[in-house]
Amino acid sequence: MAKKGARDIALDVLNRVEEHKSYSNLELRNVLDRSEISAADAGLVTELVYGTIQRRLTLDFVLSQFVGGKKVQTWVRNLLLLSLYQIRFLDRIPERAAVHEAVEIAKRRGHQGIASMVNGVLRNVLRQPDVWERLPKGDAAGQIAVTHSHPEWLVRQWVKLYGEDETKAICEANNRAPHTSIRVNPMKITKDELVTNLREEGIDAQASVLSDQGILLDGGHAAGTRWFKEGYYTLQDESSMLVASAVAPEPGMRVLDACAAPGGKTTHLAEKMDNRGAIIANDVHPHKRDLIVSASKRLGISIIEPIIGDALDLPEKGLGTFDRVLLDAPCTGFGVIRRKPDLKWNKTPEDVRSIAQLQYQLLVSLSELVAPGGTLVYSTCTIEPMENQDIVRRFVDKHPDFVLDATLRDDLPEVVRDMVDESGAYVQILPHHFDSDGFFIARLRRKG
Ligand SMILES: C[S@@+](CC[C@H](N)C(=O)[O-])C[C@H]1O[C@@H](n2cnc3c(N)ncnc32)[C@H](O)[C@@H]1O
Repeated sequence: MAKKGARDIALDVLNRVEEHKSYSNLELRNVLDRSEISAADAGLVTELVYGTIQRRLTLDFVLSQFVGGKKVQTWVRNLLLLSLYQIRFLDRIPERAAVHEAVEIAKRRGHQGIASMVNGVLRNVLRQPDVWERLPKGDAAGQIAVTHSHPEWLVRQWVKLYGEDETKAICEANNRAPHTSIRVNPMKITKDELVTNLREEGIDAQASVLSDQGILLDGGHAAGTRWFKEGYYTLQDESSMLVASAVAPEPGMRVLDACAAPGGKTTHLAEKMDNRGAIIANDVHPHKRDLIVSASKRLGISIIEPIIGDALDLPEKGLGTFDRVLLDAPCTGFGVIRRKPDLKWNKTPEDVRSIAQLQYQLLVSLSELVAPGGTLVYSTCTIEPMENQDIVRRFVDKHPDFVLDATLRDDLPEVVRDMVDESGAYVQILPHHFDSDGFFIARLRRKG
């Protein structure tokens, strides 16, 4: 049998995601591991799968104008969406090539009748380029949802919270490819030295404005360099680097990172502590422990002790109290949609409510472990107030021994300070602010 091409493989992945209701990154990994394709083709498969999922609502809206109410088999529909994605969003693929490939796949997987239908629909779309500018009937929220391909319930919620313009900006940022950013390990090298070294190897590297340890890379396989392997840096989003700045640990302190895996922030805390003191890194999933261990080893960190457990039960484990407690909570992840486009389609309003309950319970439990005068940092990679500001306000209202720490501002970089709310204690970064992940960070202090 002839080897499958990139579009065929991408179609397999899209079909499996739909049939198994699974995540595309897992299906992609499964399929790519088993196929013998070049790195360039693997890149194209990934782009086709993520792109088609990312733009699904826009593509569906256009397709519906050509197939109307006709019943179309799942694989044929996915083939049409995949081809429309190439026609509209991939400049480097000629439109004729996208149509030709789709027709060949339809012949191989189905029969001549399906191939003719696919050919007819795609050629009709090509004849009417204005179809991409058409808007659905209805209000602005419904139109933003279709134009920028986000679920309508989410867009409605954002329009209420952030207004139409900001919602559009959020959706546009979610549809842009993320930068690659890395965090220098100051225990091994300075940021300037690392930038110079990377440039000498032909990798374009620029200092981040969001973090004093952050560097933005353009191109290059960041996890493949010898600098990475030897522990000179960690791959991490720039917004996520702000969390360790908010925790502001000092060498010699006792720190608890309650939801720590894979250890991106734990290792950052250890670097800030110059590998002096003690960090307990807890996570509920045993299989993730190794990720923390191997990251620590690679970076030359020895003060992290990984433990496994439900963070809700940590107060009963006799761990004592901590100068700093970080709850980087499980969340809906709506700040990282550009990295995980499936998220926006899979999560429901009910998910937001139930995760918010867990987040509040986690915060209450962990607060018991904060030493008098110590700080408790709560962070998420979502932009839902129900998971963010509401949790923190409710907690402070019911726990008079904790106050919002108005000095958070001072520990954040200049460019973020104006974005801290009037209490001075929390900040919501939206994805379009810096083209980085959407993050929420709050700092609370236990009265001394
Ligand atoms: C946002 S991720 C943490 C990312 C991590 N802090 C980092 O920077 O690499 C949330 C983590 O919480 C863990 N988790 C979820 N529920 C938990 C619970 N009840 N107790 C402890 N960990 C939990 C998940 O396994 C996941 O690794």
